[in-house]
Amino acid sequence: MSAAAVPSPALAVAGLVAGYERDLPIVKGVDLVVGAGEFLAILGPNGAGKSTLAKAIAGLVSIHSGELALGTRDIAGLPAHELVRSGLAFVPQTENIFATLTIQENLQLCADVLPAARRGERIEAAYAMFPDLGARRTIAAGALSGGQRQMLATARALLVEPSVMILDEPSAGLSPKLVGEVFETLLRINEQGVTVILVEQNVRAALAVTRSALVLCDGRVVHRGPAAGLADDPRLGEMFLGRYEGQAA
Ligand SMILES: Nc1ncnc2c1ncn2[C@@H]1O[C@H](COP(=O)(O)OP(=O)(O)OP(=O)(O)O)[C@@H](O)[C@H]1O
Repeated sequence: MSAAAVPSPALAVAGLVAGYERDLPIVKGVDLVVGAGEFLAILGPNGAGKSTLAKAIAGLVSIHSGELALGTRDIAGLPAHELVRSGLAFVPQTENIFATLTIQENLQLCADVLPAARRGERIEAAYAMFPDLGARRTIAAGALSGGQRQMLATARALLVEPSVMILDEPSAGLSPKLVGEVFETLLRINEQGVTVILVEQNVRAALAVTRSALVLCDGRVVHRGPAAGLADDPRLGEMFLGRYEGQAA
């Protein structure tokens, strides 16, 4: 990717080894530079370690070794809540909203990390971006459809005005129409200047909106390049099978 398209790194990962048990790394030495304003898809077969990589960056999985920087700040080892304050938002695949609380309460809980004077303004900004949520702010989040829940989870993450937003399979369980709506929303968020990293199983839909892609296989980066053309690239199948011997960054 050209320097013009990626002006400065929003996130830099070097030699990242991470996993749930010290002797069993799942992420096995990942190097990754994500430019400010980039919209990156992280793809790969089941069990490749995509979610684990995302969670390790977000401070939710132990880092065994390696370096992590958000902008110019070293973030390796920082707890997840501190990362949120630093501008890194993570939307998990599941349990990303409180079903028994109202939409408004879900947003208020996230807004608590902001200075009191800014909370109301940020919540109204979220409703402006997601009018369906604004119209239903007093209903329990558990009554929302799958797509609306994903929108609420996304709105919650946006409250802190992150520089980098990582989403773990936001399309899971959604109909193709809703997947399109969720991805279009992510595109809008990206166009507003947020660096978006999308972990996805839904390869074609993800590559239709993202600008760049990374393929992970067995905890290692096997491909990094533009999203355009990758969905129809015959080498993609080989990458998913771990048989691709081409460039690895
Ligand atoms: N909480 C956990 N504790 C222990 N091992 C885990 C945990 N979560 C995932 N793993 C293991 O880590 C490996 C990678 O899983 P991960 O969910 O990161 O892959 P993935 O590429 O996101 O897969 P998928 O697309 O199926 O979600 C798998 O072998 C999985 O069993």
